[in-house]
Amino acid sequence: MSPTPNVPGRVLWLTGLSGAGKSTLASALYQELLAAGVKAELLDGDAVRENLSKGLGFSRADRDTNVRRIGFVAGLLARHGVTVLVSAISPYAETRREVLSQLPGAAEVFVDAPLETVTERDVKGLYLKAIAGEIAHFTGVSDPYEAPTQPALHLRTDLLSVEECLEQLRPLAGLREPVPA
Ligand SMILES: Nc1ncnc2c1ncn2[C@@H]1O[C@H](COP(=O)(O)OS(=O)(=O)O)[C@@H](OP(=O)(O)O)[C@H]1O
Ligand SMILES: Nc1ncnc2c1ncn2[C@@H]1O[C@H](COP(=O)(O)OP(=O)(O)O)[C@@H](O)[C@H]1O
Repeated sequence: MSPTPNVPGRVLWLTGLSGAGKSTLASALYQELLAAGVKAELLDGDAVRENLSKGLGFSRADRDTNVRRIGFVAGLLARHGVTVLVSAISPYAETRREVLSQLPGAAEVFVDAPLETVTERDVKGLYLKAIAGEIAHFTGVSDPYEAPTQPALHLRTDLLSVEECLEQLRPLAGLREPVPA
């Protein structure tokens, strides 16, 4: 059995509204980490909800359960030296604080774009439906999003390009420069 490495992996926890850019940035960074030969994993909200959190809804209790599950898995991976990228709305400040406090050295990244921007992007067509009242408890429209007050990184994705955001994310993930995929 191989021993647990002394150095735990980094955890970057990307939080923000749907459509803010969490998945875009996390998956680009993930590809760079893999190309650089870094052991990395991506825990993306959508994929987690299809598997680990299948059946959970969007009540506060279910979102908190989802976020705690992601935190638990992130902790297991990080303990074994894996760099973990989390991409989940994770809307409640207190729950993020609780989960991140159990992940040594985890960095909270606020992926931020105003509601007008994410509504315009409407990547999945969900804002239109939420505004029309067809989806209840939709974050930012009919459900709360509690923005981080002291994130390790605050990225305004309506003002910065994907590459500009990646420039700021790389050092947090332990990368010094862009890595061609
Ligand atoms: N009611 C409601 N509110 C917010 N989001 C909704 C909702 N219903 C479905 N979706 C879709 O689910 C994705 C969010 O899942 P998460 O696991 O990241 O959410 S949470 O952290 O548990 O709050 C989110 O994905 P992203 O767009 O990638 O953020 C949405 O596509
Ligand atoms: N600086 C940026 N960072 C991330 N995404 C951006 C940025 N600028 C524009 N976008 C676009 O915004 C959308 C974000 O969608 P997505 O990554 O699925 O958001 P989320 O995972 O937060 O729901 C994508 O279409 C992406 O191309």
